[in-house]
Amino acid sequence: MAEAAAGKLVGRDKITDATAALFADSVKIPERFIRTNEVQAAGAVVAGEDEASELPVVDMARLLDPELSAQETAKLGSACREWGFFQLVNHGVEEAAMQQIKDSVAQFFSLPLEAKNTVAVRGDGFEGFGHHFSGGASSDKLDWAECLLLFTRPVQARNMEFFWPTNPPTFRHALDRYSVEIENLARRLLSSMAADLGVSQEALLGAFFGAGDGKGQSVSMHHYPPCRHRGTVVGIPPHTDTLGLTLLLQVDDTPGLQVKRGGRWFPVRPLPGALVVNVGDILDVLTNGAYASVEHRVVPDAEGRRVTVAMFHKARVEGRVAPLPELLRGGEARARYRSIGKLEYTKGTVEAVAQGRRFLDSLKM
Ligand SMILES: O=C(O)CCC(=O)C(=O)O
Ligand SMILES: [Fe+2]
Repeated sequence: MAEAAAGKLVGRDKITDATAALFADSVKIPERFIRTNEVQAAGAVVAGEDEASELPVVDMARLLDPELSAQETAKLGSACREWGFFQLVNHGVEEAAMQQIKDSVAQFFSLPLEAKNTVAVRGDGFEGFGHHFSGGASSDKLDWAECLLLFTRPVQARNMEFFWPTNPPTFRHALDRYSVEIENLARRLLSSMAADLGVSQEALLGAFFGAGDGKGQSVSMHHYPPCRHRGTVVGIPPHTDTLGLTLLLQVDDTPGLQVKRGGRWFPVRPLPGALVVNVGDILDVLTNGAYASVEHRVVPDAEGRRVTVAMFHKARVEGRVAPLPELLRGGEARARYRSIGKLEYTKGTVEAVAQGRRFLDSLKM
């Protein structure tokens, strides 16, 4: 879900003992978690094994190889245009950094509730351990998940005092290291995206990482416990990511993520060692609609827990959410989204999430 700042409109309560007990033993599901209609009404799940139903796979090593780069860049571009999602292999993230974040996050979620609640959400705040954002006024339902949300970059945005766990002891170091690795990988990917889009690297990378306020990286760590009544609960409801670029690490091989395409849900089969990358709303706007920010959801597994680490990157064009000027060629090309100030964007997004709307739709021209 990502964006949102503190806001009364959007629920994000502390996890209680009752919820924790329920997650540990899902024999009888209370009404607040039962969402069978939602799961079914949202569209059919594609069950086929054929290749056409698979998310595209992009190979970072090929993107960086001068001989293979052009072909792989085209593949990357088509994945971003048609699916808004792909699995990234040979991404070059240091193996040890990857293992350490996986272990640390898995250990955090295995702690007793009391320990996890030492970094619980506070008041109407955005960061910390707790439930997902729920649909505020429009729904009192809860997701079958627990989540730890933190700001990771810039480093000054980190709230070590209240929200960065010290248990397990490896956690802080692991997240710091992983956040650098992922930012570097995001830079490499965005360079290839710039080549595909025909814009300068300075323009696209500048929007994400150039000097200026309002940019940065945040992380949502999710734990979806198994639920033996699969199909009656929702791990995370259908949504698009409201920031720019998301890189998702699946700590275990448990499936659950589904991506919407042509009105149907395509389950993502985790490839060993791969990261899942997706286009968020801001990248959709930056590219003037060329890249698609696509709906996805998580349906918990009947047997295995699913733990994930989603890292989000914000982007701005001179403090605004707007199509890249290079793509509009000085007004020659039609803008498909109106430009909006960053604060207005954040506020609009929070309100829309609370009302179960998609803010991006209101920016379309
Ligand atoms: O946990 C997952 O597989 C997906 C998480 C997600 O969509 C999000 O954090 O926005
Ligand atoms: Fe998401």
